[in-house]
Amino acid sequence: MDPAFNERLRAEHAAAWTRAVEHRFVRELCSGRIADAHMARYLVQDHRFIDAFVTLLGAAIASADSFAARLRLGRFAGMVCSEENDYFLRAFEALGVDEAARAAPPDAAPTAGFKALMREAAATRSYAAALAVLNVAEGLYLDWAQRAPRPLPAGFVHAEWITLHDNPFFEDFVAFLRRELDRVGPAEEALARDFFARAVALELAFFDAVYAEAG
Ligand SMILES: Cc1ncc(CN)c(N)n1
Repeated sequence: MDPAFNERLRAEHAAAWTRAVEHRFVRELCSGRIADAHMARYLVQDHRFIDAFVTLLGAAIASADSFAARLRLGRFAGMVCSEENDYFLRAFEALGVDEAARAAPPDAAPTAGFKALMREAAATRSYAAALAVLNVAEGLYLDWAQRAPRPLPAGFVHAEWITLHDNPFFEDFVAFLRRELDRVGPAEEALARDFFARAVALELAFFDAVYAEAG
């Protein structure tokens, strides 16, 4: 157990982490001024991220070393597969993104990279590797969502994406992920550090890709 392990990893990547949580995408989302085309592009890619993310949660459930952790991860996976997935479907409808428009765009490079990283972390069968990626994916989202100015934007597409990442259940889950990484990460330090580093770079690239020229 090293109570500073996850904080140290975050500090090592503070520059990229901060650029991500202060990204143009986050600012425009939180003000409600993001163009529908940008929001739709993000959500189409992110729905594919969620598919691989559920795989990673499954791997974390399978590799966790306690029943208590498995229950916690399982409850969270339940939320992602129900409320969060429902949000995507409602948002696609509100933005006029039909099945064909969801299927047409290829994976952006950061989407493909993230899917590969999550598959790789799952294939290690290491709880520490899964936790390293989960700590970035959920910790970074909690961080930007908690900074969102109030009142939240009026439209549910914007407001709900923020509240899905800033609510007591989610905050509690991120605290659990941090404790778990502090507990099991130090024994597999190099592995955890590598997955953590690559995940932070991909989070930043994922937001950048919203504004990249199509082509
Ligand atoms: C790319 C990415 N990273 C993290 C999250 C938060 N689950 C997300 N929805 N998308």
